[in-house]
Amino acid sequence: MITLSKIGKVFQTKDGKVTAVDDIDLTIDKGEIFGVIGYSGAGKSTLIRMLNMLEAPTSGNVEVAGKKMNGMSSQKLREARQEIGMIFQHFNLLWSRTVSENIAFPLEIKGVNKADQKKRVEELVRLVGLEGRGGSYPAQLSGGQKQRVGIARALANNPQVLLCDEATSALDPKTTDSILDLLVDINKKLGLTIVLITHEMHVIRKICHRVAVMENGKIVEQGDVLDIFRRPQQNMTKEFVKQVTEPEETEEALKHLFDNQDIGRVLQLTFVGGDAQRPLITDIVRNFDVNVSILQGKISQTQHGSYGSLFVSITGEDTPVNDAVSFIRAQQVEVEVIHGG
Ligand SMILES: Nc1ncnc2c1ncn2[C@@H]1O[C@H](COP(=O)(O)OP(=O)(O)OP(=O)(O)O)[C@@H](O)[C@H]1O
Repeated sequence: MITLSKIGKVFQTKDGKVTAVDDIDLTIDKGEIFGVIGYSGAGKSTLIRMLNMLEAPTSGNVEVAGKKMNGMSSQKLREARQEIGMIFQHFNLLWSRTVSENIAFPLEIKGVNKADQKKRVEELVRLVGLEGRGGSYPAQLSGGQKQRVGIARALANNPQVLLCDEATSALDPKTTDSILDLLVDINKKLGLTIVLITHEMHVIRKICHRVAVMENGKIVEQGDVLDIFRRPQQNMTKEFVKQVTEPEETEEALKHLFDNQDIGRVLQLTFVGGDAQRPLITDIVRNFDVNVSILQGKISQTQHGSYGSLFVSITGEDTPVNDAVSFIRAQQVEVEVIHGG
């Protein structure tokens, strides 16, 4: 659905050249929810804005829904953009227009007649869960409701692709989740391809099928979300994974425990999918002469199954402890010895 080939963007500034996006190749499939994560300045906004030519690339090609986007005439670009909706962190609504009038805006531009506009707006209001609010003005809505208007407006012309530029970054956690649920719902109902950029791994975990990690204008790692959680390769990716699997308190709490001489060996076990339901700890205690204490554990859901992280301490004689660790490794569970190894 989307192919980026050797795409690059260099900005000329008073202080010299800034390479925001550096020679990126990327393919995004039809119907998938693809996330790009990175810290501020990594080049995410520039990358996503090149998908609909809000930002023109300085090198490479962008193809969306079978059309080469760069080098198009402005007339052709206007048509091609009908296939690509976009939502923004600060919603970008027209404040003097009602909810319905905001949603109708792209239909007016396309020249859709009033009766069809009204029908389509009603459908969209229902789709995004804003029944009864069509006559309200943006200032009368909560942040989550404003983003729902943004989504409805972006979908007005039935696009094939929805671009989300930090769409939940201005929202509280509960509202973020309700907007993310809506995006999954739309993806499933309409088969829409969704590309989002974010600095929050929670967003990636909750709704994305695949993810790319960006640093200094480059994609440093990409893959299925569950695989990335299970085996992050780059340090940057590990940091992002930790955002959801290891709250800061865990690190603090574990550090305190390490001061205790009897803590034994502390392991972080990572389970994926069906593994998360297996009675691994029971098996260890039954088969080896060791004691196991569970220090902390968490199971999270991704679009492709569950993902769990468990911190345990194992105490006992060296040999049975070593055997127990080898046993865990043989069960396809990722094991990291974080203390006492
Ligand atoms: N219009 C511009 N002119 C000059 N430099 C720019 C411009 N837009 C972005 N940059 C630079 O390009 C780099 C990437 O910026 P970009 O906004 O794409 O990153 P980002 O990952 O989206 O970060 P943020 O979330 O903070 O926006 C930064 O160094 C930024 O300063």
